Amino acid sequence: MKVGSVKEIKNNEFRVGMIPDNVKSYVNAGHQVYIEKGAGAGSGFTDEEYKAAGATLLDTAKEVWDTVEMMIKVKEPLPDEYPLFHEGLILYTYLHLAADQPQTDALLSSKVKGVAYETLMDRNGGLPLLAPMSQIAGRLSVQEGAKYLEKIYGGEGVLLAGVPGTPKANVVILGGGSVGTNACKIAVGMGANVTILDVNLQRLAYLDDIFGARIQTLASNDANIENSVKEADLVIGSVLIPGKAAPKLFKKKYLKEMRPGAVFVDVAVDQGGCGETTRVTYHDAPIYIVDGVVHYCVGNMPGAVPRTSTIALTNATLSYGLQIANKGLEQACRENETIYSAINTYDGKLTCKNVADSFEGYEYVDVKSLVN
Ligand SMILES: NC(=O)C1=CN([C@@H]2O[C@H](COP(=O)(O)OP(=O)(O)OC[C@H]3O[C@@H](n4cnc5c(N)ncnc54)[C@H](O)[C@@H]3O)[C@@H](O)[C@H]2O)C=CC1
Ligand SMILES: CC(=O)C(=O)O
Repeated sequence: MKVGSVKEIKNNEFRVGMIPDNVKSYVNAGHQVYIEKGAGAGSGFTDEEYKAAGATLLDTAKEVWDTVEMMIKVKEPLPDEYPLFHEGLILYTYLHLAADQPQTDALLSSKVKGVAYETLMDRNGGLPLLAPMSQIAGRLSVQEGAKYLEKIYGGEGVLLAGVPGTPKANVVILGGGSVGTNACKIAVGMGANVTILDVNLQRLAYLDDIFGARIQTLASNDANIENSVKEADLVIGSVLIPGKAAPKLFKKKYLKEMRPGAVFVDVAVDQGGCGETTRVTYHDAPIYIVDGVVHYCVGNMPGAVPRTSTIALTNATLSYGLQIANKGLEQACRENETIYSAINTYDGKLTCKNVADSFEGYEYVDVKSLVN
């Protein structure tokens, strides 16, 4: 199969879909690999390394899009990329369609096979292609939160750990999955008081087992969320219902009850955000303030540490990518049924139920009825 990667065009996005070692794996399996010149530079991978691994370097993204049967990306395509779609193309990347109706329409009308990293669910209910970026974003969320608590950024001027004789900061984490657990690890490590809320009580029991008395776990409901965020210095939004738009748990009315200069980091912004006052921001202007509360809502947080992120992402995506390239998408699904869960669009049909439920008037079609 002809596979390839292009330079990401999202604001300050420096990750890349394939590293030179991945190219070797695809070439050894008999595939042809096409890479846009300079695609890996932001993550520290040179054109010479891609060439030495067996890739053909092309001058423009358009040449790569036009050549390949499977495009291996990182971020969802942006409007400038929609005209480059072609029928039957396998697009293997993050899509986050529930937050992006125009992209959904473009994938459907051009009959692209949209294989979304974030909805691929393994047999244990895990999200193996989302988890590595969630680990990174979770860890970064506390780092960024700590920074924006500084006075010069509009923050309340609080140090997470405090010092002897002063209160520690209160960190409240909404959602205790991969992002939440990694945020918790860093916040506990930095000496903050941490409260973590989830609807999944088994998950809370697991978190209680690992962190013990160093954290407070609470069932996620309106009363517990409101009481916790009122006392919070830093709130981290990290809930997910795979494929669906995020529930708006962090309400506008809470902002006035919080301390001026408290910070809200909404990691779930890529699924539309879990705050009523969330709007997408970018690395070059990551914050805005509503009712005194600093909001950080960057949808590609791991792009800030692209070397680590690219290696972590491609560690996870390579094996599924090879299965798809080696067997074709349809046969790969038949032999490994977990891959069905990643297919969000197929032959002009919307094949992820949670995405279809997020929009008015879109019909869901079971992908198995199309593939088998
Ligand atoms: N902004 C960025 O750069 C990045 C964003 N993300 C996003 O972060 C979000 C979280 O991802 P993961 O932690 O990997 O998901 P996950 O599935 O591991 O965890 C989500 C957790 O939310 C919980 N949850 C669901 N509804 C809830 C509710 N009403 N109240 C409290 N908890 C609730 C679930 O039980 C689960 O434990 C996703 O939207 C993901 O796409 C991930 C990586 C980077
Ligand atoms: C998960 C995601 O969208 C990201 O890492 O940018």
